[in-house]
Amino acid sequence: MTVRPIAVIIGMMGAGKTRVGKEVAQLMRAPFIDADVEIEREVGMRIPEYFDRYGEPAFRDVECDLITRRLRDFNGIFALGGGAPMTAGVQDALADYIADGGKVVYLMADPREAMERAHRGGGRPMLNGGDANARWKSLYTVRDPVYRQVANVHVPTRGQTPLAAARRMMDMINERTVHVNVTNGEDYDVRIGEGSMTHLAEVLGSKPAKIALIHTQPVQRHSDHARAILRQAGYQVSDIVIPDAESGKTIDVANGIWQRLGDEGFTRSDAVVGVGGGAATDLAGFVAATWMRGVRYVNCPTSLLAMVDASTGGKTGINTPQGKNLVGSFYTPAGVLADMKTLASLPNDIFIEGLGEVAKSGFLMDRQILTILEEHAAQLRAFDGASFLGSGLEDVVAELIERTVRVKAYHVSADLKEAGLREFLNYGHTLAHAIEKLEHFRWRHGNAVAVGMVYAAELASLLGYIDRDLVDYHRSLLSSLGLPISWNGGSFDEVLALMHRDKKARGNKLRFVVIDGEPGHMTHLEDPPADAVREAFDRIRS
Ligand SMILES: NC(=O)c1ccc[n+]([C@@H]2O[C@H](COP(=O)([O-])OP(=O)(O)OC[C@H]3O[C@@H](n4cnc5c(N)ncnc54)[C@H](O)[C@@H]3O)[C@@H](O)[C@H]2O)c1
Ligand SMILES: Nc1ncnc2c1ncn2[C@@H]1O[C@H](COP(=O)(O)OP(=O)(O)O)[C@@H](O)[C@H]1O
Ligand SMILES: O=C(O)C1=C[C@@H](OP(=O)(O)O)[C@@H](O)[C@H](O)C1
Repeated sequence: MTVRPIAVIIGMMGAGKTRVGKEVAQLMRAPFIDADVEIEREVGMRIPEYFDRYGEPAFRDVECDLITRRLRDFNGIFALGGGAPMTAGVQDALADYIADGGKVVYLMADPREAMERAHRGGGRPMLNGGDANARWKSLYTVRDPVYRQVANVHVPTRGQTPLAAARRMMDMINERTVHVNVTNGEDYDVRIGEGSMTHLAEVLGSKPAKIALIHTQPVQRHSDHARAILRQAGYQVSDIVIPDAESGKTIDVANGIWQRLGDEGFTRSDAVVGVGGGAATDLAGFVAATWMRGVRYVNCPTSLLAMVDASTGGKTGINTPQGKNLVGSFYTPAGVLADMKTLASLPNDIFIEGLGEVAKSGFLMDRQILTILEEHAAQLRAFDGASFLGSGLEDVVAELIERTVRVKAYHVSADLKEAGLREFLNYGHTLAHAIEKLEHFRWRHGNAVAVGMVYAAELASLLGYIDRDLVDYHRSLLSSLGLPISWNGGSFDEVLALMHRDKKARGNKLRFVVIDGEPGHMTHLEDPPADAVREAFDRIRS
């Protein structure tokens, strides 16, 4: 079995590859090796002596051979010498490592800081001869672009202590990324981890001068962090607070923002950043989709449901008096930054409703999600933001988020505008939307979806698609997570009328998404018998 390093560190002399690398290794309880030290051990002499005896080309061959071997037999933190990534063979080996899921970290030290440090301890033949700083700078000019190209993780360390830089690097090493393909559009990444919000400038790029930062009051601490990151990167930030939750998804709110963007001279090269739950990211996406017929936007979801569902897939929209999400646009973001630190302030009930969409994705496609939910149900149900970060639950939740986003990414990449496959993401939603409407949106979306999934399972069972055990499993799993599995509001006639207005309905025929046999095998159920539709409804009443 091939062993792979946790991470490989590259960067200029004095960047801190060895010092910070050892700190990261300690934080992650992993071994650390330095390529230069390994080479000296193998060749039996100091590197400057090897340079003098055999020259740089011979050294680079030895270096490439060792690095290639260590990339396949070492499982810790691996720091390379500054010149290593300039060798084609090393570049190929690192590309292969990245393709295998590896993290090549470019430690981006401030040149002034790195130069000062590079002179400590000597032993750097590449700095010999003449003005060492001038030499360093000339190497930096050539190497920086190559480092940026070779690395898939960039960690700026200006002004940071070794420990602070190490903590930042560890967050970036642990970060999870889901790539979303967009047919006829710009692909984007969903970044999931502590501190993911720091990718804002990297995702937005240098074109925008102005950023409309749209957020709600309950996430002020997180939007403050986003604003600081944006301003530090040099953007002009317009801070736009919108009403919380569903009351922010209205045409009046959008109109107020359009007026402000006009007054402040936002052009087509400027951008929008949405910070908050799904309602906020829906509204922010709608504003981005409509301002000048479309400007770039980045979602920074702060609720579990927004992280796993609402922020990805390009459905933007607002509510109208006639119903929810009836006005909007399919308009994909430039990126999604799901910063786990924001979950520290998420209320327990809002976390639990997000589990409804997580469980849905397990039934839809990824049965490992169901297994993880089962194994950690009690911990998940007892979620407490105040003690979440750094707890054992954090890795469990990160895994669930990544897996759920992958399920969504699979469907939206194949069918962005919901012509067919993407409808499977609507499992449990036909009844859920009726419940939300009849409850005047007092019921949380994820909770309604949980009841909706039990209903869909009962309907599938009545028509022979699944057995009773699976229906019972829906109830046991969802209730173990603290999700509702029954609903007593509204009448069947009211519900039936609303289900006929669901967007999946065609003409006067109801359409549902149901499991066909086992979880992971979904099918459309067209125009089911009226008695089954009614009986299934009676079965979700308590
Ligand atoms: N576009 C899509 O594909 C899609 C998919 C699913 C849901 N949605 C939409 O998303 C919305 C539901 O999203 P939601 O469940 O996040 O609801 P929400 O946006 O209403 O947020 C729920 C509550 O939690 C608060 N909150 C969010 N993050 C917080 C944090 N980190 N700390 C403290 N408070 C926080 C919010 O301020 C709000 O009060 C609905 O409008 C739904 O239509 C959209
Ligand atoms: N973030 C930092 N803050 C302060 N000193 C640092 C930092 N990173 C590295 N150093 C110090 O700078 C010198 C060079 O660091 P080192 O890790 O050897 O650089 P590299 O391996 O990238 O050439 C060492 O003395 C190290 O202790
Ligand atoms: O991205 C999508 O297709 C989804 C959009 C939402 O449903 P609606 O479009 O019915 O609001 C969401 O609740 C569902 O989980 C998946």
